[in-house]
Amino acid sequence: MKVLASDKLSKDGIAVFEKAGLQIDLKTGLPEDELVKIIPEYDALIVRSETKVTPKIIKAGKKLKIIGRAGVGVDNIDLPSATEQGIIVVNSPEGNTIAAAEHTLAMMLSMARKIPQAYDTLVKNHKWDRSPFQGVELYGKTLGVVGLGKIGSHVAKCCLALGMKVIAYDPFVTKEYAESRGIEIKKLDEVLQEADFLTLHIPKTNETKGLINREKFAAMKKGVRIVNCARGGIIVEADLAEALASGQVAGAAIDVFEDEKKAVESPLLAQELPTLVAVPHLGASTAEAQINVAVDVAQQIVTVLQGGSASAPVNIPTMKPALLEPVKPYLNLAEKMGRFIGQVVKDTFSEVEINYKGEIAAVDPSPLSTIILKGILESINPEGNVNFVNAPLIAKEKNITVKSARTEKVRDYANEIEIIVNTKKGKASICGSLFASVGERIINVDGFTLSAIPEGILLVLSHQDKPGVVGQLGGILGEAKVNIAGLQVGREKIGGKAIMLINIDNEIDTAALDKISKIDGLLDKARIVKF
Ligand SMILES: NC(=O)C1=CN([C@@H]2O[C@H](COP(=O)(O)OP(=O)(O)OC[C@H]3O[C@@H](n4cnc5c(N)ncnc54)[C@H](O)[C@@H]3O)[C@@H](O)[C@H]2O)C=CC1
Ligand SMILES: O=C(O)CCC(=O)C(=O)O
Repeated sequence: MKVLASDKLSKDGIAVFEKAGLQIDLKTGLPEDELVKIIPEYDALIVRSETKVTPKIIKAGKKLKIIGRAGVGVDNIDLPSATEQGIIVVNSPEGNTIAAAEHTLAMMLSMARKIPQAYDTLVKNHKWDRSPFQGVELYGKTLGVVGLGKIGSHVAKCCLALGMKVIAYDPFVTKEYAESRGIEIKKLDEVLQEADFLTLHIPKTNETKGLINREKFAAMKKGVRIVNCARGGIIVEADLAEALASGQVAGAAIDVFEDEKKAVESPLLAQELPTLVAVPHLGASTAEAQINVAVDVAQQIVTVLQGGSASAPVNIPTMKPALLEPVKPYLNLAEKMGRFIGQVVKDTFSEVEINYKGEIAAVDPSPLSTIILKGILESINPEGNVNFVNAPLIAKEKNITVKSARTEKVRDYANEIEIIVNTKKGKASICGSLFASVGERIINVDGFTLSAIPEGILLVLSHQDKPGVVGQLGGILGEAKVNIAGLQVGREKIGGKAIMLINIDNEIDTAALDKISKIDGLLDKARIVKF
């Protein structure tokens, strides 16, 4: 297995790969075309914020299984392309929280006290001049925080300690969470109007791109000071330059730019703006944070490449470890049942109904639904490279919806997973259960009760319950040198319709399968399920 680090990575992160016996190549600063050329040989890619992981790079990554972002923001990774290709994207949600929050404070204080400007005058220009550098205090001022997540909350805590009043806008945070931390939740307009200092800690998304623009600056208090240590492009740079030039905004402390490769061409740097403090995206640049994020993401990559699950997946929310843990015992059963349906039902269907019964109903079964879907889809299209990441997307593309229901009521078993699909020919269903003593069992197929082991190769026959069917079947299998490992029959009544599940030890050829389909009493073609 080979891992490519296309941005600078701490040596502690590199050591994690080496310890796991994975080859790690450090090749930084490569343009897109070069990355496209070399990515096909890699199983994993690890980046910081410099590499733009474009659809072209992802598409070329034929062996790629995981992309790790040694940091928080994943806006430099094309998530839809990764998801479509079944590539898991992970990040380090907490590794640089403190670094980014402390950097925000450093930027805020530098801006308030004009430290960079005074430094330039004295150290660079050798001028002793104090008068242009009178600043303002933070004490007693109102701080508006947009985005009260991990970084925003830590900044708020520190600013409260500095004697500021803190108000915040975050539609996903409860009033109780904020109030318990001494922060008042307000509407965005109110925060913008009331803040003396405004700090942004939101991700860059389609919704937040250009959020702070000319119209918003006009609505702010005259003389407001703004910090952006979140993402470039959340503030419209030309509009901020204009607001700084006019004095509507008295100061801006900017860590991040819309196009960081061309930051010097930004309207903010293209003109003299004495109230601007700017640095080249240093929020996470501390020794501690770089070790944290690199080790965190490297460990996740190693775990995933070794078949485990990531602790911070970004593009597969239903596979979060906390959700996965309670349903772990049922994962195999669920996947096998999906495979059964995918191979047995030959007609098209547009809805999969899943019923979770008994003790499984007590936990969130959503990861099981994804695994069932994966089992179904990979059976329908074995060449389709279906995995946990892209299964929901492929289902959506195929117009297959998944409906699930939970009931703690059960009749005979402690737990049951039932899958039902409706096709033009009628309803097909399977029900499975996990037994503490004997393990996984198929307990019902199309309404017929039985107890079959979902393992190896299963021959599925729909037939009339009458003498001779099993005898003829035994003859054909014997002739084809196929050994029977187990046989289960479920029937509605004596002489009625029945279903037979036969575990066989070796592959059966098409000629033998055709003969079986012609057995007197068979109601449908013989079908094979491979688990
Ligand atoms: N400058 C730097 O070096 C660094 C920058 N960052 C940036 O900071 C951002 C925040 O990081 P964390 O606090 O760790 O993330 P987080 O996920 O803990 O917090 C983000 C918060 O923003 C809120 N939010 C989302 N959309 C919003 C909207 N439209 N309006 C208001 N609030 C909204 C969320 O509810 C959440 O509470 C990251 O997305 C990343 O872009 C993160 C680390 C370092
Ligand atoms: O990798 C870096 O230095 C930038 C960190 C960052 O912006 C993030 O974690 O979102």
